Amino acid sequence: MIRRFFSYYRPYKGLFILDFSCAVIAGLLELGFPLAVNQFVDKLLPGKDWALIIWACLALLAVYALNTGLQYVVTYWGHMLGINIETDMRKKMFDHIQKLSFRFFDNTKTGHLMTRITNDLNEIGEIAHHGPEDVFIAVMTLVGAFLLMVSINWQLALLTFLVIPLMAWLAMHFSGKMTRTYRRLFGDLAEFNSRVEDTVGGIRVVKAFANEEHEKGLFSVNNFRYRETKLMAYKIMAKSMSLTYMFMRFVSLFVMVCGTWFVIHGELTYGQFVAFLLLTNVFFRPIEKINAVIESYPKGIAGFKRYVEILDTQPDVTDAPNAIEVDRLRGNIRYNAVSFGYEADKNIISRIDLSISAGETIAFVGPSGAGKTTLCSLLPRFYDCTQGGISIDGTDIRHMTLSSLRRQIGIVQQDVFLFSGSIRENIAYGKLDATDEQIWDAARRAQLEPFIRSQPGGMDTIIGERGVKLSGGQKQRLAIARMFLKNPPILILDEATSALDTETEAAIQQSLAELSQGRTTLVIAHRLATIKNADRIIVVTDQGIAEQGRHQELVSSGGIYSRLHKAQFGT
Ligand SMILES: Nc1ncnc2c1ncn2[C@@H]1O[C@H](COP(=O)(O)OP(=O)(O)OP(=O)(O)O)[C@@H](O)[C@H]1O
Repeated sequence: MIRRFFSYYRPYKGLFILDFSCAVIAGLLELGFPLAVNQFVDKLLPGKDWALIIWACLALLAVYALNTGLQYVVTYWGHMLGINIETDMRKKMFDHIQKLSFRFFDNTKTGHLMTRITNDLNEIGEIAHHGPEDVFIAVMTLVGAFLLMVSINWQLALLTFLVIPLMAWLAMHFSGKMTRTYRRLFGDLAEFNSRVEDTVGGIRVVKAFANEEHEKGLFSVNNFRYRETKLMAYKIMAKSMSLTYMFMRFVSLFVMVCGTWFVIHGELTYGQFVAFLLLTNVFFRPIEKINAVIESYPKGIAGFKRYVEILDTQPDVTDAPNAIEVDRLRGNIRYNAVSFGYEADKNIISRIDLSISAGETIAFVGPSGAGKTTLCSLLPRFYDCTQGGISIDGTDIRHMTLSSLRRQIGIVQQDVFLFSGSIRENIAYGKLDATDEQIWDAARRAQLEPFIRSQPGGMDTIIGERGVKLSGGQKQRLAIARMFLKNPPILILDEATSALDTETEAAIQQSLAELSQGRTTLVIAHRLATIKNADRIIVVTDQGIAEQGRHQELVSSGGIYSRLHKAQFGT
């Protein structure tokens, strides 16, 4: 874990060396100050040589000025080092999340991921900056102060050193407890964020069911649990800090009493006594620093462990080592004895064989939950089949790179997802480098132009989170426009026109028919009226493919399709 943590310093070696050296020099200067006081009291004061005293003061002033500069570097550049590392970690995590497969997202709450990428890494920057530096300087200052104390009076020095084993015991005792508590705290915070995300995301459902009180109750439970864990962390911190304070003050008092005894018996000069007391403070300061590191360390390490958990999660759908980048495919699709299940021991699809010719329009119909959507989501490799394989134009899709495969396939989903932004940005998502003209053309073909022109902001109208300011039909048309722009050889239309009124639907059907020209199109539909003209209709049940043929053939065959047809049209 520690080696992994330090690997993030690699790109910032220069910054680290600068910050570290400045911090070490500043630490050494701090150490020298009590010695200067010792000389001042024992040598300069009795000599009463004002010129020398002024020179000494000027020298001290120069040292202070140097120290001020060093402090600036340590505070600014040192924190820059920490922030750079924190930023790199966030980037690495975000990049990794982009690589993870659908299965991961199926089982992970958005709020949990948000917490990991935001809150959990908050302390890392501080640890990255202060951790190694503070510990090194603290140890250096401790050893330096101890040696100087020994040079003044070894008996007193040994008494002061008594505090070290006590502190080490305290640190060990509390740091494990703190790490565990912070891990729990981050878990609670993730739950808490998920709750907020769920309630705010589903606020329309909450209000429609008038379930605000129920949501408040659930929120309070999470809120209270978070409070309890946080209080537990503070309790541990309070115990650790007060015990440290007590031990340090106790030893300090002891040193003062013993030091007075040594002065009275002539074994210590006044100057040495003052220097010793100052050194005691120098000696205690690093202990306080180490204590501070010990306090923030569990937070950082708990966050880092949760971060590493995500980085260690491997995507289950990846590019094969020798995967090829495919250019525009023609779209001959073949499902070859394909089986798949979301859970290991439960197949949703079993040994499906299916050939689709380039340019053909295939419609999947069948009872809800039979696996129509699942069958289609195996094509862009959202999931990999557990047995069998799928090929396009004779090449197994697992031998193509994921990005080049997915560029070939356009999907308009049942539940359209739009990004909060403008209409333009959402359409252009289909082709990030699209020109204005291409975007307008796509909008026109998706029958979206009149709506866009009627908006005061035109193409730049902001559509709200997930397109909340648009009607269901407008959202659907926007998603279709995106597809016109992407212009893939293979299309998957999952109830693409379900949210449109009859008139617009007819218009869009026309546009889709135009878009389908020369492309392989897989339509998942429940309303049979929309697929009458499909080249082939495939009836999927949980037993597999039950029937296939053209609309008229299936209606007259008296099978499942004809029953569905009767149920929908009554004839
Ligand atoms: N991500 C998932 N994780 C686990 N099970 C899933 C997942 N998605 C779907 N399922 C299950 O797989 C089965 C098939 O679902 P699928 O969405 O493919 O059916 P469908 O035929 O398209 O249904 P509908 O017509 O209602 O959309 C269902 O029993 C469903 O509960």
